Amino acid sequence: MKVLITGCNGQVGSCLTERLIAEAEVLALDSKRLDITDREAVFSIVSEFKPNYIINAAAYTAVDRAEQEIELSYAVNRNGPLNLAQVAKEIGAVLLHISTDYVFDGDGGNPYKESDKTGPKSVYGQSKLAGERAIAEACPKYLILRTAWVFGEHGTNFVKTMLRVAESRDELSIVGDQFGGPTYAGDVAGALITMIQHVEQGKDTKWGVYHFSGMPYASWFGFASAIFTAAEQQQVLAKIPTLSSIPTSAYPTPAKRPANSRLDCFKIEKQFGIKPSDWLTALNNIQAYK
Ligand SMILES: NC(=O)C1=CN([C@@H]2O[C@H](COP(=O)(O)OP(=O)(O)OC[C@H]3O[C@@H](n4cnc5c(N)ncnc54)[C@H](OP(=O)(O)O)[C@@H]3O)[C@@H](O)[C@H]2O)C=CC1
Ligand SMILES: Cc1cn([C@H]2C[C@H](O)[C@@H](COP(=O)(O)OP(=O)(O)O[C@H]3O[C@@H](C)C(=O)[C@@H](O)[C@H]3O)O2)c(=O)[nH]c1=O
Repeated sequence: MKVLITGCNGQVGSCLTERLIAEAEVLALDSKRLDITDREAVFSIVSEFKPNYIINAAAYTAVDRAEQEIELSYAVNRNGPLNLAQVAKEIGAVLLHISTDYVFDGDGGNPYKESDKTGPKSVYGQSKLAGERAIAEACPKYLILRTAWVFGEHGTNFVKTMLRVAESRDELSIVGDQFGGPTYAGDVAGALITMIQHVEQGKDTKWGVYHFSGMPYASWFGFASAIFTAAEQQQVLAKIPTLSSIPTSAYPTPAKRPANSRLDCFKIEKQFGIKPSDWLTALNNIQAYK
């Protein structure tokens, strides 16, 4: 089995590469070795390696900066996936792609199902949705994993930000009215690998979009509280800051974020037996995210 991974130095890309190397012939490419917006390079490298699976872990993920860098955001999050989808179709490969909870407006009261109406409020979310649509139109064999609030050992994320700012601040104000499912990057990699194994074993696979995130749901304030509880128990910080829960209106940001980011993860469990990410357990090793 041959697997090509793009964006191999990102949070998810790093975990994927570490885990897949033991069980497949892996070509893991960072942005320097393969810029997914470069159509010619994509076709040349992919056609030469001829993977059975392409996993696109590359993306433009700077949510606030995307409001300014609209063109770049669409180039990476729509045109890049389109290139990969077209080459996947040409060589008969399966394309696995990662998308986001930010494709929803977050105004609904329930966890979002795959069939629910999208309505991204940010350029990042809009460009990711455009990427999903480009894939669905261009490639018959695709699996899109929508996930949320990812944290892990590699790259930048909310856990690392909290641990960093705690070193210089005694008090932190954290938004308490946006809710989602924090998700461990290693579990996102695990979910994608389980999906590949399912296809590899010849089991019936319904191509399309799947939701995968962590349980229990939390607000960013709740997530931060859990991070500092873990940090205190594991003695990784010299001092623990005092936290206060604030409304979104008290923390203005360039990009609008959904108030309800909760993903309903029933479909992926039913089809692939994949259970939600146990993010609280992943915080048991909080030193790893410093
Ligand atoms: N982080 C999160 O909370 C969430 C992420 N997701 C999605 O999960 C996926 C993985 O996210 P995550 O691992 O956190 O992202 P990261 O930002 O950690 O990693 C993304 C990687 O993509 C690379 N990249 C950027 N532009 C290009 C390009 N043009 N060609 C090739 N590679 C490029 C980056 O490389 P370089 O640094 O060299 O630019 C980086 O290594 C993305 O699709 C993201 O949208 C979904 C929900 C939540
Ligand atoms: C640092 C900080 C953030 N916040 C708020 C701002 C925001 O509403 C929320 C999270 O902020 P961040 O900018 O860290 O996270 P953000 O970049 O919005 O994270 C998103 O990234 C993309 C890639 C995704 O796909 C999403 O699923 C999601 O994980 O926390 C505070 O309230 N206080 C703080 O001190």
